[in-house]
Amino acid sequence: MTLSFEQLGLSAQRVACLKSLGFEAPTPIQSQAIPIFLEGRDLIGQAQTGTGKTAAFSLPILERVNPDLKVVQALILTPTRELAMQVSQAMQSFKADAALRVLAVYGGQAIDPQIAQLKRGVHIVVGTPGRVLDLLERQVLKLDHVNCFVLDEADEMLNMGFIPDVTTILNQVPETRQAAFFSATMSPAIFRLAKQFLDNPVNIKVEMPQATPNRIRQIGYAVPRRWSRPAVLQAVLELEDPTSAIIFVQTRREAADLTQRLQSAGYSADEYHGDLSQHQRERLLHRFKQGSVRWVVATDIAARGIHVDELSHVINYTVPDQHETYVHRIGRTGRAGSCGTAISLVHPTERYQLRGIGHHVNQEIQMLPAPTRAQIEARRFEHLTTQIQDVLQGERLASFLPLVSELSEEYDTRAIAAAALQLAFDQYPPIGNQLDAIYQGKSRSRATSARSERSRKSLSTKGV
Ligand SMILES: Nc1ncnc2c1ncn2[C@@H]1O[C@H](COP(=O)(O)OP(=O)(O)OP(=O)(O)O)[C@@H](O)[C@H]1O
Ligand SMILES: [Mg+2]
Repeated sequence: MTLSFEQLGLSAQRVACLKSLGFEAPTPIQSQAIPIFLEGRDLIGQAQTGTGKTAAFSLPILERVNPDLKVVQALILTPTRELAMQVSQAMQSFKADAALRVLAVYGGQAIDPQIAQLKRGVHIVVGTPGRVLDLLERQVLKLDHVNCFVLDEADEMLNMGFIPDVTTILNQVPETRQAAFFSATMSPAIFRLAKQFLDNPVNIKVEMPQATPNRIRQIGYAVPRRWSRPAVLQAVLELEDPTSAIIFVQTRREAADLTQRLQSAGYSADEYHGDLSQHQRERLLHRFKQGSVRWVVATDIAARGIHVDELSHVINYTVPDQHETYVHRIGRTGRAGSCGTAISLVHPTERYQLRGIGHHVNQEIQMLPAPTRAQIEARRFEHLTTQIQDVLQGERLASFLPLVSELSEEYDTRAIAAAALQLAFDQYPPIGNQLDAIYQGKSRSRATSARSERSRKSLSTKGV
């Protein structure tokens, strides 16, 4: 039997607030972590992507904070700015008390307003380590009343080299604090770190956390030797026709180049990576969430924690080197009980790596051949047929009937309809060029192809 939010020890006010957000019952990580957190114990919380870890730590923190004390009582650290923002927004939505102040602090944004807010009194701070340290050095952020501390995406904090910063920050938090680590993936190094930072933690692990949710359909499309990867991507996008997608690439440069290519082919796509200003990043994320941009080409700064409602597809432009990266990237889809598709483009040299990932996530990743021209054409015809059916139901159709009558004096009506369809069909991005690019790629020499594959690999060591 699953317990209700009330039974987990949350206040009636909070439960009502959760109901209004559509949270009827706790997810497994919430059922297990909330009571332990409320007891004041340290914990390590591990559960699959998109299963509600944010609320698992946010709800008990909100219960434990005293709004009458105008001091920072809880600190949550996240590896990226957007995640700090998202976690603080989630907390705002759960807080059910206007007097309670939650503040997100992160770089790339003016520090003065953050300082002003801290001076006015904040109860909970969510931030990235860099900005938190900066505010500590300026002595505007004080942590001597913090009794709850959370590292979200704890393993990524370690991967990104944030641990010295985290140590410095924790040295300013009272020893008696409660602390917790959360992530879908945990490395052995994290458990070593837990020994240093956590006091006899309860280890909560639900639903095979390393595995990927089985609501995600996972497939690979072959990129044949000497074929051009961008052209195969375009063909896959045509065939799959994702309503919304994040296309993960290795470098900022790759993100910019690919975006340009997709935009010039007429697709609704934009880039998202660390070279953009914070304002640009936030604006794009907003447009993407609104649905005014369909596809985002991103580096791994978008791989962790970021939640976009109903994201239909995640695409790995190349197979990621780390299993964890794969798990977090594809976990941007199939969240909160919904379904999704994860696609990887797989060059023969990456087959082995993908098999290893399949083994790790305990799911077979079905391999499909690169889409053919015939498949893409068939898809377009299908698309066109649906559009025609919609138009046939509409009102505007009548205004074109006189034109049909006029033309039918000279031509057969079926021929007129076919001509109109041809015109509509030609509005699609040029399929010929796309596939020609693939076949051109095919005729390139083996040496050129090997060289470009190598230069791609060497690029992959650069920043995101
Ligand atoms: N009990 C619940 N009922 C309904 N929806 C929920 C519940 N808990 C969380 N959600 C929703 O599920 C979505 C995913 O939650 P969240 O971002 O916390 O996942 P996560 O486990 O932190 O994933 P990741 O590992 O990617 O960070 C959010 O939109 C959140 O609002
Ligand atoms: Mg999360």
